[in-house]
Amino acid sequence: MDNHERKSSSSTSTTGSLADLGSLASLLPHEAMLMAIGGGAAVRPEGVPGRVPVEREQALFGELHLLAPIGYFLLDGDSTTILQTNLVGADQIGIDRLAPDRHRFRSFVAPRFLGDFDAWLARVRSSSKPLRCQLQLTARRGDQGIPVTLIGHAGSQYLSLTVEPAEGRLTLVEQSEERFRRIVQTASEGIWELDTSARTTFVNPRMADMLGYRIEEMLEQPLVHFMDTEGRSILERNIARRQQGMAQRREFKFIRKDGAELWVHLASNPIFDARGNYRGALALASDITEHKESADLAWHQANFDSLTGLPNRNMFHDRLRHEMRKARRDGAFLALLFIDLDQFKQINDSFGHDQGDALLVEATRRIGDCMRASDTLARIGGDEFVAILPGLAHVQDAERVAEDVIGVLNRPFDLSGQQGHISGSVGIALYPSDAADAEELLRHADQAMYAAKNGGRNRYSYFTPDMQAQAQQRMRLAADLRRAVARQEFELYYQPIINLQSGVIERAEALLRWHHPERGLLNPGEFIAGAESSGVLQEIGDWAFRSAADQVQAWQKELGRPFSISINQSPGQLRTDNQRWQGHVTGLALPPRSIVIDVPEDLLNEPNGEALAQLRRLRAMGLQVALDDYGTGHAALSQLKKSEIDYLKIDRSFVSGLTGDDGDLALCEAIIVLAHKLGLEVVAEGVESEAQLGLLREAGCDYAQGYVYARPAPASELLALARAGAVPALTADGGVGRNGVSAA
Ligand SMILES: Nc1nc2c(ncn2[C@@H]2O[C@H](COP(=O)(O)OP(=O)(O)OP(=O)(O)O)[C@@H](O)[C@H]2O)c(=O)[nH]1
Repeated sequence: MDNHERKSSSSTSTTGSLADLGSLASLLPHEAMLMAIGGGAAVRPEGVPGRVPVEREQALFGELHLLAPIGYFLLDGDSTTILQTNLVGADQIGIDRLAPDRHRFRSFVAPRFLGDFDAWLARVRSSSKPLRCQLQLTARRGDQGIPVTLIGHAGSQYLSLTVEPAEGRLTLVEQSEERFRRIVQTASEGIWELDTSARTTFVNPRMADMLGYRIEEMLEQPLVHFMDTEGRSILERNIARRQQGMAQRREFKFIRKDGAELWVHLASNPIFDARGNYRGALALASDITEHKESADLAWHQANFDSLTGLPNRNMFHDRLRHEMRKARRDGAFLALLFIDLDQFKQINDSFGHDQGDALLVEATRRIGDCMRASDTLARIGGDEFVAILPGLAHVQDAERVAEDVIGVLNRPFDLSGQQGHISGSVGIALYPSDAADAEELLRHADQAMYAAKNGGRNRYSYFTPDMQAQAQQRMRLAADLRRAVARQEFELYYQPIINLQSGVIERAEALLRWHHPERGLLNPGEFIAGAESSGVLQEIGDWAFRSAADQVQAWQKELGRPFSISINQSPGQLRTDNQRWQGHVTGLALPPRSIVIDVPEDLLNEPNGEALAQLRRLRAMGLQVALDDYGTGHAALSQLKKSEIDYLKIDRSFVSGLTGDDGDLALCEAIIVLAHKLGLEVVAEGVESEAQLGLLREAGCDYAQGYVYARPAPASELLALARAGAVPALTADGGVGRNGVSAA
């Protein structure tokens, strides 16, 4: 056994070059060859530290015996009945390998050598070592004997025998090689051999044919040459695994020479040399393109709606569960929109089913346009669609999508030259607040959609009453704001800003007020967020800017001296394109520095700097910039230096603590010194007492505004104050009336 194993295993360790099937193929009988390349046998030489388990190793040796180019026999120790033999052995004596036990080995010994054989056998039986003997075997009675060398080794019951032709060994190898060449050339499977860099060293005609190349065109080409990008990345991982000695079986997509896809099932095996070094891989490829295409088609049919191409209910459920898992993991929330077309039946009835279909397709396109790439839109019934909106920052984002969907469905549909009109009802349910699982979430979104239908259709509805109430409030506010713009219900109030050295009003801050028909006069805090979420803010912002600019020009004329105005801008307002203001300022022939844009401190920290870029553009137009509520945000000092700022406005919270808190005084002094060093002027906000004024003046503050001088008031009142010249401070409690400014 030892001899066999050593011979077999070393002779079957392939060298990696199969360009002419010279090494592996020439050594392996066809049956075993197919087992090796198709069956995942990594042919690893003896002595290589094993990843191959013991049972597998035994199986491998079994295969090696089977493949060995010498005869191998296992005999009954007494009778010499043949219990097992390999392919070459069966060939040598002309028996059926699978039914060897009908024969005794002794009957194949040429008669004139029987004496030698028996004597040698007796010695083998009593020896612990393998023993040799030269004699001749005859396959059939009357055949000429073939000279062979027998090597026999006795075990406890059995006797193992190798039969090596004394001459003609080469012929056997050649026969074996020829047999393989035939198999490989005519195989209906593709055979592909690669070297260590995954370059093609051999392909059989079938493999070349599958890919539409000639064999010569494929040789030397790397495997990736026949793949697309996706395949390449899978392959790179695979090659790494193969180098670790792992057999691989998987489906691969190749690209044929004519550009068509070729799907193959590839069973690939690493090849190692006698020292255990990786030398490449041998792969067996079966064309599964047809099967794949029909499987893909079946999968597509099972998961997608054939009319619209959208995911169907099946796929929708998968995606919803996936997105819900993700939301749970990320601690995020998602919204599910249930969209049902209103009175769609009438379209079918009036225009016919085909036109109904056309409308569904167009509705799909329009609804899809309202979604982000990360959203999923699915059709789960006749005129029922659902949209999964993951990763939302605000509930209002879902609401906005619902509004957009309703909006696009309201537009007329062209149905072969005629106009069709429909609308949509949308139900919104949120995860995790409205449901624990996917089924419940869908049910709740469906119920919300019915609430929208019952509410009169062409609208959206939330699942929970609270959310619904809040949404209705937001909707009311948005509608009110739109109406307010049209009806000019906004007014700018002005609070004077006084030069602390001269006591003269040099500037004023414009503050937006809304004369709400029912709720009275509203401050910005009560409606700006609503204006931003309902998209009215830009319109209001534009109006405020123009009004303030008009106003300051009028005052400059009236007063006959420079006067400037501060206008508050939120980052949201600044992000919109404000280049159009330039035309207005130029049209007024107003010195641009008469307008100061007040921006919150945190704007300087915006990561993408979009609003900051807009701010720079405004400054380039000649407008000035003030950093509002300074000290409450997180602007780094370095940002202050870099940013193009003209004024710092000290937040009222520091000013109010000035008289009682040494820390606040120190802070105000520090801000003033810092600002002056950076070439900025300082405005103190919310000054309410003469004591605060005194300290600010002493600290070198440039400007002040606050109740100590005047509350925000309509434009006419500010003009009266400005005309009066130096403004005296009011009483310490900030009482009003001395200078005629009424509380606003
Ligand atoms: N053209 C067309 N019609 C379909 C398809 N699938 C379902 N329908 C029709 O769509 C209509 C759906 O009607 P419903 O949702 O019950 O009612 P509706 O007319 O939309 O009225 P409301 O939903 O109550 O506003 C039915 O008339 C179905 O026959 C389809 O694939 N193509």
